[in-house]
Parts: sequence; structure tokens; C-alpha cells
Amino acid sequence: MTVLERLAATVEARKGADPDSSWTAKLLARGPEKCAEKFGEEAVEAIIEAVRGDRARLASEAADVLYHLLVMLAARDVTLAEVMAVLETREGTSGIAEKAGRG
Ligand SMILES: N=c1c2ncn([C@@H]3O[C@H](COP(=O)(O)OP(=O)(O)OP(=O)(O)O)[C@@H](O)[C@H]3O)c2ncn1[C@@H]1O[C@H](COP(=O)(O)O)[C@@H](O)[C@H]1O
Repeated sequence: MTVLERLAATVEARKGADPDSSWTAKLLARGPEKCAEKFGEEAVEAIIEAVRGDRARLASEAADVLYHLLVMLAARDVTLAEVMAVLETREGTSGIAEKAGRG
């Protein structure tokens, strides 16, 4: 199991946990809209570091983005496995070919 899969399992397990002892449970208790907003904030923080070019800070912000992505997905009952399955269907298809083939 990868660290991302373990984190997804932890996030899933936090559904219904005590918001006073779990940041994940606190976020989930505030609803999917708040989880989405939080994901957006973390994404913006990662964008800022990408523009600045600080590799270590970008890696750290990217970790925040991945964690908050998992929380946002969990809030809408979308599993990491579902996302990975979508990525798998795209394997081997160039983004350029995919765009050209759109109706
Ligand atoms: N990976 C994370 C993780 N990444 C970030 N965070 C929290 O997300 C919160 C982000 O909140 P804020 O935006 O307020 O913090 P910030 O980005 O520093 O904000 P600024 O003050 O800079 O604006 C912080 O409290 C971080 O600790 C995380 N909280 C939990 N996890 C993982 O989730 C697991 C379960 O955590 P709990 O649900 O808290 O038990 C943990 O063991 C970790 O593996």
C-alpha cells in the first residue's frame, strides 16, 4: 500500500470521528463545500510556491494539496480507487491526441 492509499484509508476512517481530536473529522463535519474551499486555498498556496520556485516549500504545499484533495473526495464519497481507475483508463493516451479527438 502506498502512503497515499494509507492516507486515503485514514481520511475515510475519520468520517464520524470526534472533530475535537481529528482535523480531518473537523473538516468533514463542516461539509463538502467547506472541504472544497479548503482544497482551493491549499492549491493556491502551492501555486504561489511553484511561481516562487522554492522546491522544498512547493513539495510541502503539494503534500497539503494531496491531503485536502483526499478530504474533499471523501466528503463526496469518491474513493481514491475511483480516481486511480480514471487515470488508468487514460494511460497511453496523449493529452494532445485526446484534445484533438474531442467533438
Ligand atoms: N496530511 C495531513 C495534513 N496536512 C495538513 N494538515 C492540517 O491541515 C491544516 C491546515 O489548516 P490551515 O490552513 O489553518 O493551516 P495552514 O495552511 O498552516 O494555514 P495558514 O495559517 O498558513 O493560513 C493544519 O492543521 C494541518 O495540520 C493535515 N492534517 C492531517 N494529515 C494527515 O491526516 C491524518 C489524520 O489526521 P487527524 O484527522 O487530524 O487525526 C494525519 O495522521 C496525517 O497523516
